[in-house]
Amino acid sequence: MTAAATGSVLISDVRPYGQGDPVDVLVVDGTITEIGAGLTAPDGAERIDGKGGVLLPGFVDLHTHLREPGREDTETIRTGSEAAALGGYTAVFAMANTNPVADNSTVTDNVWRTGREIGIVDVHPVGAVTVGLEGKQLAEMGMMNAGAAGVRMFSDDGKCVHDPLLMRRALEYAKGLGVLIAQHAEEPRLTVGAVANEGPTASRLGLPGWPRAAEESIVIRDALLARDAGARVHICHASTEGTVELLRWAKEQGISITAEVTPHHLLLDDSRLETYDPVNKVNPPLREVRDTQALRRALAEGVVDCVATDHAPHASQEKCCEFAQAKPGMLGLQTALPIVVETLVKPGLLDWRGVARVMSERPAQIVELTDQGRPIAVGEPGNLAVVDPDASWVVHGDELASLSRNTPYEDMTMPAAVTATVLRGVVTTREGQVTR
Ligand SMILES: NC(=O)N[C@@H](CC(=O)O)C(=O)O
Ligand SMILES: [Zn+2]
Repeated sequence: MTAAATGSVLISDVRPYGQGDPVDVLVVDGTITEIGAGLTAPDGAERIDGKGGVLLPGFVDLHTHLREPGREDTETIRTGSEAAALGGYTAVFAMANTNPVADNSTVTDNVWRTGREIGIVDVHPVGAVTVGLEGKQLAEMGMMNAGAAGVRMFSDDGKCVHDPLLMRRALEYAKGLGVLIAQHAEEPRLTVGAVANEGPTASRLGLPGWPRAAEESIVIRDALLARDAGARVHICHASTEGTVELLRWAKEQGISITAEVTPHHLLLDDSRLETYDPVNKVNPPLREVRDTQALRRALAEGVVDCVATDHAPHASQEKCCEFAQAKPGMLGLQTALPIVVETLVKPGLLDWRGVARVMSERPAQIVELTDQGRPIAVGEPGNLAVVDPDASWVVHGDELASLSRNTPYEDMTMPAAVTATVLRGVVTTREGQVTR
């Protein structure tokens, strides 16, 4: 097991959570040791000039696809880590739909070790719930949890755990282990051939529709299964207004259910499909304006807990064919914070404390990480992101760190930029460049 690197850094002229007068924050050997005005850096410490920007806890992404092992032409643990760090992330959860599938501790421990050696973001492998993501037989969750990676989240994401009895068993098993099951909520018998939100846009464009009920029927089923098992369940990429209402109901009942929303489901709607550009194809599909609005409000209220990117790199040849044939998924790590600013901070739905909550604190709590998503305070780990709230920049896929180019935000102007990221006191990015 490689030990996690720590470092020392003086971050000057920053406003924690965007509040109060600018201060300096000193991190020594990975831990915040001082916060105040006019601090001096010890010998050998790195320095970051925050230029009056906002200081936030490093972000935690519960839903990243890194494509290693198996599709290293589209993303590797290294390039995905770089994209994450540039986006302000200090921890990511790498989904299990790799090749081979991360359904055993050999794969999950390898992902974890590789991430650790690269050392610019904590890469936590997500284990598969079922062997080969086939939905037939439970994977060895206990072995993956007991391995070096200490896998704490399990998901067949990309596919739904469809069999209700198997899902029930998975929740019971997970409860015993103290780990989390994250569900890609999609009733597959309702989405055969589906590529776009079922609604007026899909009808007009002649695209087969993906009904809301495909998501919502699994959300309510799994809420009830979690209730009966006394287990926790997490809903991946919530995308509909109805899902929000079901989550609200389930939480009111005291059911241990949490949910994430992606930046693209906060910002984009199915009017983007008019061009038939497959870059806009994603699972679940882009919905309608009423859904984006409901999801924004739900995130602000805490009914939806957190933002997760569902960063899903794909090769250009898999994204340039006909809409129906293209692979679903889009890049997300480097554009997440600006989209949260655009959809929630600018309209006044969230302040910077709220951003820290949905990007860092809640996701860390959901997976019970004790070293991430912590307050910016003396004695806490130095996992931090510095944000220039007034920056504006234009997205160009070929300038992103990802090996793939499938960003739906090409040529879009983004508000706010991550200007530096710090992992345990080690500066991992500054001014848009990876420093390690
Ligand atoms: N979201 C997507 O459209 N695609 C994801 C799988 C997933 O998150 O469901 C992928 O792995 O490409
Ligand atoms: Zn999914």
